[in-house]
Amino acid sequence: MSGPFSNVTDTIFDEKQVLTENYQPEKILERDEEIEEYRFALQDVLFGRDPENIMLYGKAGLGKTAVTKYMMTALKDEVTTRDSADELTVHELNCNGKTLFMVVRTLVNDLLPDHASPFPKRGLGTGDAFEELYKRLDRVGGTHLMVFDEIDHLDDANTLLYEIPRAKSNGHITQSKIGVIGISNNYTFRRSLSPKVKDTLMETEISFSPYDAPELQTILSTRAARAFVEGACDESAINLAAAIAARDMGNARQAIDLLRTGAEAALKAGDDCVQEQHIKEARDIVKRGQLTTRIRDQTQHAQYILESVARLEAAGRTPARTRDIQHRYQTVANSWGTDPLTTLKSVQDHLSDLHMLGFLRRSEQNKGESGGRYFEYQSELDPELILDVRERIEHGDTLDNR
Ligand SMILES: Nc1ncnc2c1ncn2[C@@H]1O[C@H](COP(=O)(O)OP(=O)(O)OP(=O)(O)O)[C@@H](O)[C@H]1O
Repeated sequence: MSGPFSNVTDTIFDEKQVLTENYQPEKILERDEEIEEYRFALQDVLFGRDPENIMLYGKAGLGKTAVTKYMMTALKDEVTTRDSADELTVHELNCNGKTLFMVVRTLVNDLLPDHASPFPKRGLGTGDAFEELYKRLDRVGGTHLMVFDEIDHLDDANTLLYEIPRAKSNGHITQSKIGVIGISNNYTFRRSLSPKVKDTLMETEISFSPYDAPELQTILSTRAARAFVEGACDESAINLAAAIAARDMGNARQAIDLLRTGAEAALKAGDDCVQEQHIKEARDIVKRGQLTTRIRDQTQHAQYILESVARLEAAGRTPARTRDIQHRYQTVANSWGTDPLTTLKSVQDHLSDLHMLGFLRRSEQNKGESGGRYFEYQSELDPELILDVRERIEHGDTLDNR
């Protein structure tokens, strides 16, 4: 009997998972200098000395997490072969959305023996959690590296970065050694630390710079060799994905996303080779996904006003004055079953915000001596794209392809 899946074939993907976010590459490419700095900063661990603290800086998708995972695995392997090294425990935590208490509590729970009851969520304070952490560290002993990803998102990074690196000199631990590895997208993070922390946190800083197109090509080709069936991906497709991502932010995640989305587009179209046209399609899909997110982040009425400008633009009636936009907005709001805001001022405020956010272009007009000054607006983005995205948002269609 034939069912909906009986004719499914995949002539494109082989190991598709190598193009997904949670795949950890065994080999890190094009990051030799950063790896060298990292190795140097970590090597004390091999000799049973106190580890250095390390801060990694760099924008999204530049390999900070991938390189850190790679280095931690390599260090753990090496430690087992060296008599001079203490036993090594690596704690990895993402600080996004966490409080200091949650972070310290997680570390404590990490160090508890199997079946022990976890540190209570309520009733005790951060000071108690730190006390328990020090007790646990000394009981387990050895060297502990604590990796704090997105450390700039932590509500109280100052206390964490004061307490942990000083645990030994303040006499809180005697049987164990700790090193902190902080990862941040935000170069100004260090400046936000208190002088007390800056003075005492002796650390190595490693900064990750954007990948250029040839570097991204190398990363993509290596992934493609495993991800695709032989002959199912054109080199020109890889080069285009690398070029687009390099021109944007030099982000490897974006380059990999483009290649995967392009390959999915090829598969959907029934083509058996990923080519430039599929990457272009992927770029539009990704762009549309990002725009959907940006538009969805606006308030309901701001979205109606944006849609109104797009409708006027599609009808060739822009640049438009505030009053004309307000008229159109009243129709648009009603069409979505909502009462429009009534004052001209509220429409003006939304237009001004949308201009500041880069959705609208604004030009100032002077109408002779009597008419005074006024603004005209038009869309910064393709109006058809905005209308399409708006339609999808209203109909609950998700196209989040970030
Ligand atoms: N040099 C590289 N070699 C192989 N793969 C890489 C390299 N750099 C990045 N990648 C891949 O690109 C993606 C993004 O990298 P990663 O998560 O390490 O970036 P990040 O700098 O930590 O970014 P974020 O701050 O957004 O977390 C991952 O899938 C990773 O495996």
